[in-house]
Amino acid sequence: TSQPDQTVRWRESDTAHHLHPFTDYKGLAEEGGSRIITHADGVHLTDSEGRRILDAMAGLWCVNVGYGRPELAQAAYDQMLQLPYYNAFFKTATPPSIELAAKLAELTPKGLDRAFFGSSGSDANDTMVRMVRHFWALKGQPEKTVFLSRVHAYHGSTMASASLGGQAAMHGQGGLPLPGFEHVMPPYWFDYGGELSPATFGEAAAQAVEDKILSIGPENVAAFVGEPLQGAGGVIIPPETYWPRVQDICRKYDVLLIVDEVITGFGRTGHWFASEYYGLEPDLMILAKGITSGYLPLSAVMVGPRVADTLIAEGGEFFHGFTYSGHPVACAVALENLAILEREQLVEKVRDDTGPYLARRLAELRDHPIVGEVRSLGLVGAVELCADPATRRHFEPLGKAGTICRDHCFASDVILRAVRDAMIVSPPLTFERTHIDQMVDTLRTCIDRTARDLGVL
Ligand SMILES: Cc1ncc(COP(=O)(O)O)c(CNc2cccc(C(=O)O)c2)c1O
Repeated sequence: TSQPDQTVRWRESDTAHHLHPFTDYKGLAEEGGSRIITHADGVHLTDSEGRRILDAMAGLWCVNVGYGRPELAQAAYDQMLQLPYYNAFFKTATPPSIELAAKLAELTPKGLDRAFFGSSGSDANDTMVRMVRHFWALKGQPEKTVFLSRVHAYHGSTMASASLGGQAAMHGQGGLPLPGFEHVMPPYWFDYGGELSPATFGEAAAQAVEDKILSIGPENVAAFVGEPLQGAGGVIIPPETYWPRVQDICRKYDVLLIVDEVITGFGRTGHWFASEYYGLEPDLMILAKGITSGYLPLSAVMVGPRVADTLIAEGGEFFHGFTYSGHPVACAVALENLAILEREQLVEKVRDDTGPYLARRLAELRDHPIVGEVRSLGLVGAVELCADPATRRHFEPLGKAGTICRDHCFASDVILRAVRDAMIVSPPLTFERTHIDQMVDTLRTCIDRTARDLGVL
């Protein structure tokens, strides 16, 4: 149902009153304002002009079970009528938060048996920072406060989570990173690997972690924080040699391992959690996005025994938490969301069917004159555009090709993401092979158009 007049009114009001996240406000106004998304169903969005768009990004990497799930709306409605809100401060609790904490303990890798709830991945990472520093102080090592993470990492937009992140553009605004947050080379072979094989580069990237710990001083390093694969950094999938070495290095220097599974959690990679695939045994795990498929804001910090037992036995009161920690409606929706993932065996579908199919379809793009590399794991993937695949030389300025290609895709009713010149896909886990075909075929056509726009073809 096209609403052209309403669209104009919404656009004017949006420009006048709404400060968007991660947006160049003048640029958006000059481009005529926002596209108004009004409806969604399954794997498709509908905008206020009636255009139907294939959502190859699952919103922001989060709508794992797809849109239009009445059972999630029903779970929210029922809980709202029964108990719309209460908190877990002052010795109270609500059934949905208790049941979700137990369910997450069951689903996450062994040992991660206790959940601290928040509303976003950012606040979950802030919770983790305070909990970890409190832990080391309790262990009599208060100087062990520094966090080590990677360049190109994305861990959120609060002061601490943006400091954990390795995004230079973010650090340029607001005096970031805060002291106590250090960064190391990412396991990003395409840009950092040079002449090394991926396997050899993975070892070098892990060695960079050890070198950084030694230069900071192991007695000062509280934790190493990483996404199993770096999502918003460009779907940087590490060589297989990387994580086993990093995990050993953390153990060697008694540095806690924190795995941020905000994107990779809840089936995205064909495993419930990517930690299973990479053989990681984190001390804490960060969860958000797919926990509710984005239907309501919710995050969780899963805490393993080393930190939990000390926090409980010796910590006294932990002076941290949020009004909405354990929000009963968000937790009720999360419980039903997890039930859908299990009932429809969506994780197995990604592992055994659509994940391998996506990898096969993306591999066909490898021979394109401006494709330097394709990467994927489960239903998250990247196609690196570059001027010379043989040398991996980028187009100038970096990011222009990605923006051109993303705009071509959008004009062809497929919404995906460009990070620098990598074309990113992260669709709902309900994506069928026909949707993968439409997504990859459209991407190939748009890469052709991009090559022509850049004078290559
Ligand atoms: C690994 C990771 N950790 C933490 C966060 C922060 O979560 P919140 O946004 O809920 O505070 C994220 C979020 N990732 C994220 C958020 C917004 C946009 C994009 C993008 O790729 O355009 C990615 C993330 O990807």
